[in-house]
Amino acid sequence: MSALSVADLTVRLGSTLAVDRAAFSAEQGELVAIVGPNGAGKTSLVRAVAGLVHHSGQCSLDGTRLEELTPVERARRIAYLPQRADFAWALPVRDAVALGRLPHGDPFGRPSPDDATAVATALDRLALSALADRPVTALSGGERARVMLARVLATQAPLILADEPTAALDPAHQMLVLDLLRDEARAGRIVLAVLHDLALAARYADRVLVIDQGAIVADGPAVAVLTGDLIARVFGLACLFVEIEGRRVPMPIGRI
Ligand SMILES: Nc1ncnc2c1ncn2[C@@H]1O[C@H](COP(=O)(O)OP(=O)(O)OP(=O)(O)O)[C@@H](O)[C@H]1O
Repeated sequence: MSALSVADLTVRLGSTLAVDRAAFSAEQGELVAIVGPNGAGKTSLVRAVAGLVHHSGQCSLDGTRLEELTPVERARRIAYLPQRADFAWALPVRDAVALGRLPHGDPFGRPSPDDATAVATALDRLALSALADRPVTALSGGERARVMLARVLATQAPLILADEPTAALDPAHQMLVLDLLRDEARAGRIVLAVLHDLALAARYADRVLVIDQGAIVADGPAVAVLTGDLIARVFGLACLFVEIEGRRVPMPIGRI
């Protein structure tokens, strides 16, 4: 069973303590939402696990220290979706998604049948097949965000780190993407997703981590974590709760 274990993770950015001794674990099959106010340290935490920012502490996947892997080994194990969906080159959508396959083969070689299948499947799952030949620079912001996520899915890595995967998307595509991420978890991956929408976190996540001022202040099932008290204390929001598909879902109704 694959498992991510994070211990004593600390990130300093200049004079800011962005993440303060974070510790948590996640298991194969879990979709874990990371929530917290702006500046709380969510991106820093995810980037540290991805090995993209200097940190102290340990991150291990299946007992292997991620810090000790080569960049290619790490890229095979971790698929990272950054917060911003920017492409510098006018690559066709299909080729942009195929970048997710780079860790699996010779970057200058021909794509293998597995590569072609992974790319076609990812395009289809993100409803991008009709746009496959379009340059990524000629897409809307939400379409580009879906291309970035298709690239992540094409990687077929056991750990997916998605920083605000729904930020640029309309409500239907937000649900499509969370359905996909939950399916990825159910297929045996570990998925960590930074989300701002507490209702989506409550509906989709198996577990919710709450970060406030660099520290993990709550970790558990959404129903136990996303209480009216916690949301008031951490986010300064009053909520109504509605039940959807058996889950207690917070609906923010105003600032406190
Ligand atoms: N390059 C940097 N240099 C110094 N401080 C930084 C840098 N990047 C981020 N910070 C600070 O680190 C803290 C954590 O930032 P981070 O981006 O991890 O927060 P976040 O929870 O992802 O926020 P948001 O919801 O706004 O994306 C913030 O106080 C931020 O101002």
